[in-house]
Amino acid sequence: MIKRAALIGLGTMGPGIAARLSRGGLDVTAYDVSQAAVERARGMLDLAGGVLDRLDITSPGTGAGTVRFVETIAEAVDGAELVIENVPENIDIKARTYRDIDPLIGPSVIVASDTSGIPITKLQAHISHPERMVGMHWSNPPHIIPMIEVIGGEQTAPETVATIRDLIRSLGLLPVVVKKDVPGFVENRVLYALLREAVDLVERGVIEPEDLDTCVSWGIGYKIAVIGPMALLDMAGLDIYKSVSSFLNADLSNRDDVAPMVMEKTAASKFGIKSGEGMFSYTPEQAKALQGERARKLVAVRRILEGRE
Ligand SMILES: NC(=O)C1=CN([C@@H]2O[C@H](COP(=O)(O)OP(=O)(O)OC[C@H]3O[C@@H](n4cnc5c(N)ncnc54)[C@H](O)[C@@H]3O)[C@@H](O)[C@H]2O)C=CC1
Ligand SMILES: Cc1ncc(C(=O)O)c(C(=O)O)c1O
Repeated sequence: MIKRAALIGLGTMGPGIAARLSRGGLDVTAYDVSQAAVERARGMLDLAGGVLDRLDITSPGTGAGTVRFVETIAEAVDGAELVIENVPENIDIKARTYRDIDPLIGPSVIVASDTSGIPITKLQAHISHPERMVGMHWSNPPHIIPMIEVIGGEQTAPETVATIRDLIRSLGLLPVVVKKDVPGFVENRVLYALLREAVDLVERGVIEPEDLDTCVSWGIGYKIAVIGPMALLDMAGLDIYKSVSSFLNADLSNRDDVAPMVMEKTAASKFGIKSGEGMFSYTPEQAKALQGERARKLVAVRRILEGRE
């Protein structure tokens, strides 16, 4: 079983993944090109550790793992059996990172990408042992959400997929193996279908953003956490789904570009919480409070869904 992992990229996702892997007993080295990202990641590790305590996630009998911040990519991958790439969702940046790692690792080291949806087949063109490359798609916040997609590309060896699936299981998490390397895999294909329609409804003035969130969180999200979409079809009745989808599907958004509202906001650097404004506005104090409140609620819901209270 894998005991030493390297995390490359410590932005939104990296620190939570490092915290979860080390709590699972792995020794982790963590590297980012940005010193500011490293400093932020150090702080996030403590916060994530507190959340893992509240989830009662304890280290296995083999003892707690460690997170060691290092200054070069060579130090990060030295001795690692698994390298997890968490750099921005840009194929050129990812390809450059693989080219940097490639001469530093042996042929048995697994290189996993946390890409949100770039096909693994495209990424593995940039590495000399493509059979050891795999998609390992965590969901944000990664120390709290227990499901991780595992995706093999055209050249990924079945044993590589099995090793990552087994690692995820051994950490007490939920691996979902995606059988075809389609863009966005499964989680983001479903999420982005929902987000496209949600943005379209707000943009067309059908509903206010706050009301859209109330509708989706309480009308759909709460229910779907307990009853997945396939089970929901059976609960509603396939006859109902057939009738509604026969007129509704043709009316749903099918835009294949990015919605103007999102283009305008990103052009004005309105990225959301990280910049203080996006769909809503946030002061730094509100952003911090929201992060804590959301973690508390996600922990409480997860404990109930796992039958622990
Ligand atoms: N943000 C999200 O909700 C999720 C993101 N992902 C995916 O995870 C990956 C990372 O996403 P985020 O953490 O959101 O990105 P981010 O932009 O917050 O962080 C990326 C980090 O990579 C660093 N970086 C850039 N080039 C580097 C290099 N050559 N070596 C080392 N570090 C480097 C940057 O300094 C930055 O700190 C992306 O592929 C993204 O699509 C996956 C699941 C959820
Ligand atoms: C908007 C958005 N995009 C991508 C992802 C991802 O899983 O890659 C997420 C997420 O919640 O994890 C997301 O919210």
